[in-house]
Parts: sequence; C-alpha cells; structure tokens
Amino acid sequence: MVSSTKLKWKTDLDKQVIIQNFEKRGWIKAQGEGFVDDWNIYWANVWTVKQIFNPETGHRLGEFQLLNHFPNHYELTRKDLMCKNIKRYRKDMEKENNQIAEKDEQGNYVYMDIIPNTYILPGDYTIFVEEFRRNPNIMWIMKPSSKAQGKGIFLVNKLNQLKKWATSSKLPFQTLSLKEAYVISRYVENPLLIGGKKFDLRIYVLVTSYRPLKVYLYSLGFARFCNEKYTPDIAELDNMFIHLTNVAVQKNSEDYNEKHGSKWSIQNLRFYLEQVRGKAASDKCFEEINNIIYISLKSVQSVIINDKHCFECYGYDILIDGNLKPWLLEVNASPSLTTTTEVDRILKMNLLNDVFNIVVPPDWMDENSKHGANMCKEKQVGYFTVIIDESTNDPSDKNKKGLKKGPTALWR
Ligand SMILES: Nc1ncnc2c1ncn2[C@@H]1O[C@H](COP(=O)(O)OP(=O)(O)OP(=O)(O)O)[C@@H](O)[C@H]1O
Repeated sequence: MVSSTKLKWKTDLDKQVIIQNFEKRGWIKAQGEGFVDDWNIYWANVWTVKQIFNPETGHRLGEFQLLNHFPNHYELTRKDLMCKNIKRYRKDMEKENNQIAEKDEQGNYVYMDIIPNTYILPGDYTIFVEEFRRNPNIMWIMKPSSKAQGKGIFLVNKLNQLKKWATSSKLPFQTLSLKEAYVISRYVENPLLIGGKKFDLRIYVLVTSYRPLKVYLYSLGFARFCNEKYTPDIAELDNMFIHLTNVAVQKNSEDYNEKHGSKWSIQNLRFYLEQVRGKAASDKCFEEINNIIYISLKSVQSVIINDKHCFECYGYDILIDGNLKPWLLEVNASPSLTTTTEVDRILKMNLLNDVFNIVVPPDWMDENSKHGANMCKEKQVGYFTVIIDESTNDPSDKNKKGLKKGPTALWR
C-alpha cells in the first residue's frame, strides 16, 4: 500500500500551478528519468502519453498510477477526428431513431447541430467545393487539425484563395498527409458581440471514465475577448485581432490589457446576458452548452480507450452567435495552464486542486479500493459538479439513457 502523503508526482510542464498543487499536498517529486515507473500521478504532455501507450512497448499503467490523458484522447481533441466522430454519431443515432437525432422543419438537427458545418481536407475537398458553389457568399475558416494558439488559421471567401494557399505551401491537397490535414468550417459571421467585440468561452470539463461516462463541469470558465471591434467586412478578412480570440494572438495586439487579459468570468457573462437578453434566453444558451458537452463526449464514447488509470481535463472552446446559439469550435487536450493575470492564476490553481481532489479522493490508497481515476463519490467537488453519470442506477437520473427528455435533462 502507498501512503497518500508519499504519493509521487511527475510533470512534463514547467507550470507553477501544477507544481505548487502537488507540493502543497506533501506529495513527492518522482526522481526517475523515464516515464515507465516511479510515479503515482503524472501531468504529462500528449507526446509522453503517446510514448507510454506505444503499442510496440506493450506498456500498461500500474495499479497505483494516474495519468492526465486517455491513450487516444486525439479522437476528440484533433479537430478533424472530432468532426468525423460527431458526424458518425449523428448517423448512428439517426439509424437508431433516437430522439436525439430529431430534425426541425428545415432539416437541421434540433440537438446535434453543435459544430459549424465542417469538411476535412484534403479528403472532403470535392464535396466542399460543391457546398461552396451552392452558397458562394458565405465565409469559411481554415484550421490545421493539430495546431493550437491560432497558428496556421485563415479566413476564406473565394475558392481561389484555397488554391493559392495550396500552391504557395507547395502542398496540393491530395498530397497532404493526415498529420497536415486541415478542417474548413463555416465561419460564424454573426458572433454575439459585447462592446462591439467578439469573444469565445473556455469551459473546463473533467472526464474520469468513458464507459460508463462520468463527467464534471467546472463553473469557473471565462470568456476571451478580441481587442479590436468586430466587423465581417471582407476588407478585414486578414485582421486576426478581429477574428481570433486566442490569447496567444490577442497578446500581440496594441490594445491588449495586461491587467484583466481581455477576459471575463462566465458568471459575469451570464449576468450580462440575463440583463440584456433575459434569464430564460440566457438559461437556454447554457443548457445548450451542456448539450454540446454531452453530444461531443457521446460521439467518442465508443472509440476512446477507457483505461481506468486515465482522466482528462478538457478545455472546450465555444462561440455564441447573435441568436445565443452556442457552437463548439474545438476541444483542447492540454488547456493552457499559463497564467496571464492574478485572477487567472487563482482560477487555474483552484481548477487543478479540484481535479486532484476528484481523481485522488481520501480513500484512493485504501487496500480494497479500485485505485482508478473514477473513485470519487461526491457530486460536487469545489467548483466541479457532476453533469453526466451513467453509472448511477437512480431511476430519477434522466441522463442515463441519453437525451430522451430533451436537453434540459442534462441540467442538475
Ligand atoms: N467556425 C468559426 N467561426 C468563427 N470563429 C471561429 C471559428 N472557428 C474558430 N474561430 C475563431 O478562431 C479561434 C481559434 O480557433 P480554434 O480554437 O479552433 O483554433 P486553435 O488555434 O486550435 O486554438 P486553441 O489555442 O484554443 O487550441 C477561436 O478562438 C475563434 O475565435
């Protein structure tokens, strides 16, 4: 048996919020060089996770080990794979005649229309061109599948921009490897604006098991604002300070505010929405955000390798449009733990503290326990609340069989 005070930690990230959280628990830094043994809890980067689960080594995590990613987390966190999985899930649900696949009179999904229309390039190039020709006046956004921080992103409103890009990068679509794949998504041209500026939401979601699905939602997310006023004007197509809300992009803007880092708490945003649009509309918007989390996780539930030693704290990027409809932009496997302001530092310290309280509850070390990441029995831990728990046999748990009662069933 390992004593909880002697738990050994390891991390690939030189981030104070991680190290301080480990140290304040009295846990000890693992000394070993490799990733194989000598640690109980590892906050690893995705590269290490790939090495650990490399099929050639056939390595398995030990009984007293916890890791912060599922082996094939990329099924949700790579933009192209997320899109593919969501599209597959929709089809499966339609075939099953599941109520979740209900469509409205225009033929749009009532619950499952969670991502802007997206194509994966190069594979979907021909169908994308057909779609482009059907609706030539809409704007698209090109994003590399596995990059972050706004890198490699650009907006497109003419087909020849795509052709030019392919030629200039000397990468005709057909020759792009899977690693270099792009997604092209319908650009949400009417984002909800506050003070004339575009913003998106960063929401933290902790998954401690995929089968059965157990999901916690963190109530302290935030909104990240652009520094310049938004315009869909095509003359400003290349002005990323208007279109991309990533802090990594906005930090370079002349108007960047060091003090609040161009961020608002979700609570403030919600309060604002209630004032401006009314409580019912604001509640509906947040219910739909829960629905997005539910559908995205159900889409990968059957493909994720559900190693009981793994957990994952995802960073959801969500954009709200002018009709208060939220859209899922992407799910990050390694949401930034860099802290740009004091508020940010406190939030991320609390976030990790709550994550560790969930994955290492007080009886984690007990001889008779199962020692996985999914042992916590509390429905509320710090700022985390369980929003999906398929393990419960409580007949009043409306989540159990999916969205049979509509998206409100996801709220507790
Ligand atoms: N379909 C879209 N419509 C409107 N804006 C979008 C769309 N997709 C992305 N954006 C904008 O571009 C930004 C970057 O997109 P996204 O988060 O998908 O890429 P990323 O480079 O992987 O970012 P991150 O560092 O958050 O992982 C978003 O925060 C948002 O402001």
